[in-house]
Amino acid sequence: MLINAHGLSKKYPMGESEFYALKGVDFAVEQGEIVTILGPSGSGKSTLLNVIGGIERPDGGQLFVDGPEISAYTDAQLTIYRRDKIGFVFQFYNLIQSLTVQENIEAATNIAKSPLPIDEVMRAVGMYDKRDKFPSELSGGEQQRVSIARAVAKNPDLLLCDEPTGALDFETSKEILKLLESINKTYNTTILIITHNPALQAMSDRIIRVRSGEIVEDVPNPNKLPAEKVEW
Ligand SMILES: Nc1ncnc2c1ncn2[C@@H]1O[C@H](COP(=O)(O)OP(=O)(O)OP(=O)(O)O)[C@@H](O)[C@H]1O
Repeated sequence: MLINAHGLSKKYPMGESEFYALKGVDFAVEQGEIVTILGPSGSGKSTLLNVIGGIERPDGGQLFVDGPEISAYTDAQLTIYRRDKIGFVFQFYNLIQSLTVQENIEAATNIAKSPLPIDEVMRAVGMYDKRDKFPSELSGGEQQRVSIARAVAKNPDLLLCDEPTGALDFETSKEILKLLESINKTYNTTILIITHNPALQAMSDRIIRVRSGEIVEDVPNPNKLPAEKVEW
């Protein structure tokens, strides 16, 4: 079991009172799974991803990742955890505009514990020929490829994707989904994808549905399709 969560909660201050963005969720994710987390806006998807990724701290419950209890980590331990174990992919890429493709990826691998060879990863995402370009010279789909390369080159156990196709058209989205699928196969990377797009569940091993800070459904997908066949 890679992720094991028991009664995870997260609250934010709201005026005089508190608002629970996560209300004691339980779930587990196996090594190598692709898991899609679906739910309406404000349901707690990003909060859940941020807690798993060590960006936010839960206020209650326990979170175990690859053995240790992350929810008991100090800030310094969480920083090392994020650096060594987690790759993040965001909707709007978050690349450093003044760095080339290769330099953006190097910025992540320079501080990683056991990075993958940069050339291999740039080839894997189809960006080797454009390694000297700057983000402003790339399409949205290409920028997302670089952001995936940056996350994967660290050789993370867990790739956390927050609406990775949210800013892309259908064809480009499909290319990105195929790329995530091939990363999952090549490196056995566990991938969690949060999305509004129900089409992504077709290529997942497991689907988790979140509503008002609670998990309302957590089911395997016995009819998993290759990303190529995903339609929406
Ligand atoms: N830093 C914060 N301070 C206060 N409230 C917050 C904070 N972050 C999130 N929230 C609230 O927690 C709830 C869950 O937010 P979250 O971003 O996790 O939802 P989401 O499902 O990812 O939404 P979306 O699909 O719109 O991104 C929302 O009501 C949001 O306003």
